[in-house]
Amino acid sequence: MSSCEFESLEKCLESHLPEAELTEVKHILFGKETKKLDLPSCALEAASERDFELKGYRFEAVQEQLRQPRRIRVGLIQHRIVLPTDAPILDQINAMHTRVGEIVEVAAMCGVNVVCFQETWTMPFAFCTREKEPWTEFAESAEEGNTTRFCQELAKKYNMVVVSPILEREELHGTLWNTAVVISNSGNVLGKSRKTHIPRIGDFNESTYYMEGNTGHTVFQTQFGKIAVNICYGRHHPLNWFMYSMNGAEIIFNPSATVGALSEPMWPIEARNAAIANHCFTCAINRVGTVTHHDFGHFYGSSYVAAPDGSRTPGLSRTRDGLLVVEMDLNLNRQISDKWSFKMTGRYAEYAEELTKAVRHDFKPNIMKE
Ligand SMILES: NC(=O)NCCC(=O)O
Repeated sequence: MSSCEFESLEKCLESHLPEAELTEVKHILFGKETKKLDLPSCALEAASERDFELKGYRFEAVQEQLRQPRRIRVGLIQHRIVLPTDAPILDQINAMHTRVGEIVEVAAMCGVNVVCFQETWTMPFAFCTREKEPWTEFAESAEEGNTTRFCQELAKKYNMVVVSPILEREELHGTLWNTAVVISNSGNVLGKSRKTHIPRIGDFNESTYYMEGNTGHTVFQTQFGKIAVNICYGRHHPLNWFMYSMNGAEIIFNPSATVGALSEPMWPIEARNAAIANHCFTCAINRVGTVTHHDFGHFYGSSYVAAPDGSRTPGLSRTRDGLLVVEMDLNLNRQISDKWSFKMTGRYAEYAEELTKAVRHDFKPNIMKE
């Protein structure tokens, strides 16, 4: 069996392990069990008709005396490209809108409040080719582009916050960026968050296409909680997650595009560790499919959500389009912070002082020698 035919770790364990061992293995691998969500039958039927995987899980928190639960639902969407990469650009974008639109409709049936799509969701992952044309034509204005207009309609129609990661073209200076547009459930553009770190690994030749983000570590206050977006390669940088958390993020989305041979062993760890270290929820989303115009590898999906107590949902499929619906009580963040106190015990002033010295060209490492 080739790597791109392997459906998921969870399915493999379920089909090969006896029940009792399976429970123990899952506990060790995934932490406290996430309960399955009862999803409406109309949603399950629609997902099956539209040929995508639909999974739902719930993270619980203790009922407090002074605060009401803050239960919300997030939706993570992973998908392959719809049309071949040599189809006309506008047809490719429109086909992707149609596909994601039909998945968002199901997210609405499941009561999703905040939905996030994968990195540069309207386009094939073309940066690996090194060709500029026609791929730069997929870039759009974050505020005025067709994709943002499309998402604004979805947001209003379904009363849903939409996080839409696109290739952004800023017309004024002709600059391209890798940007997540955050659209409020009112339909207004709340703002945008540009990818902080650009990969310099293998065929991820992204630095020739767009610039390092300049929007800092913005957090968006939505009706359903404070959210932030750490795009793809930023997940390898613990300080990047940390800065979103320092600005108050309760949920950090990580829309990604990454392939198996490169990053799969790291995938289940990085966003999960960020949830633990920062007392917040993290949502890791990866596309599926194989880019055929370039020998690049298989995008392995496996989108999942991690909670501050170290537990996580099972991943979506490695091969199929999918929607992961996750209910979370945001009160869990403070409950875990009170228990473990990582943020409270962090020696930030000390780190800041040492870091300020460490980034200087004349820095002398603090090493004792005999
Ligand atoms: N899109 C992107 O940044 N990919 C880089 C590879 C990775 O971070 O796994």
